[in-house]
Amino acid sequence: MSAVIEVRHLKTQLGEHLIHEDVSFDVHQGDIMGIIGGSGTGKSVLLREITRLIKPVSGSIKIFGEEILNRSENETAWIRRQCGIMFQNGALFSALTVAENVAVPLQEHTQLSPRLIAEIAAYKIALVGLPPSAANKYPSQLSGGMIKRASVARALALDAHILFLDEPTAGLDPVGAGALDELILQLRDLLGLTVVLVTHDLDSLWKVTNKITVLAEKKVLTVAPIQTLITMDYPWLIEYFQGARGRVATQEYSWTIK
Ligand SMILES: Nc1ncnc2c1ncn2[C@@H]1O[C@H](COP(=O)(O)OP(=O)(O)OP(=O)(O)O)[C@@H](O)[C@H]1O
Repeated sequence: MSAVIEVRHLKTQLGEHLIHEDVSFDVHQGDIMGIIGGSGTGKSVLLREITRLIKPVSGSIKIFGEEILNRSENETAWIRRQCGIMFQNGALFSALTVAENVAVPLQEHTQLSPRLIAEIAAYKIALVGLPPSAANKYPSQLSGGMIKRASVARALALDAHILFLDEPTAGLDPVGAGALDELILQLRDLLGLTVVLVTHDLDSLWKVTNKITVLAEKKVLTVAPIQTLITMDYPWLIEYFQGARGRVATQEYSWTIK
């Protein structure tokens, strides 16, 4: 099966700082792939590279088999429309309502009439489980969980096939975080999405991911399901999964290991 995203030998330097020396991995159709690694290992930077917001020094990133590096904005416009991104903290425009936020990508990238754009925005808002009343609210009037859902609605405004999520459950209480995990699974199944997820949330890693890319020492340490990662003899992984918090999650979910 060909990969939806193929990253090869990515080298990233920002200023003086070498962030990735040689990063390679594949994401396949229907995957929900987690990216984990210590603080500063360049997880968010990696998402921004795949979505063309940051440029690596060298390497290759293919989306649906098409190289996206060293191509013009025009050449890759269709690929960027396939990619919905939810940034850390939602990053909604505070001066716009939820419906207006969701409409922004449609206004920027389509010639649709304002009426149709409003209808699509209302549909996307319903799709992420927000009530219709949320449409006319401003981000400051929403709970943390609603802000996350609104930003997922905006990320999906253009019928993306790949959804990138940067710390989607950060700042949510356990109930809100669990509900967002459910939403990710539902959207994957309903829309046939492929999802790439940067998270520190062990519950999310257990519940939603089918494989995880581990960044360490400026490279990919491994790509494996969580059930494999918890058995690996690598100091950072042992600390991550067998430290106090990791142990609780491992005990809670490891009965699911077949
Ligand atoms: N635009 C930028 N310009 C220069 N340096 C950057 C830029 N963005 C990120 N960095 C640096 O790159 C490194 C990796 O940042 P990144 O946010 O990807 O880390 P992370 O793995 O997501 O960390 P955390 O888990 O703490 O969020 C950090 O040292 C950061 O300061």
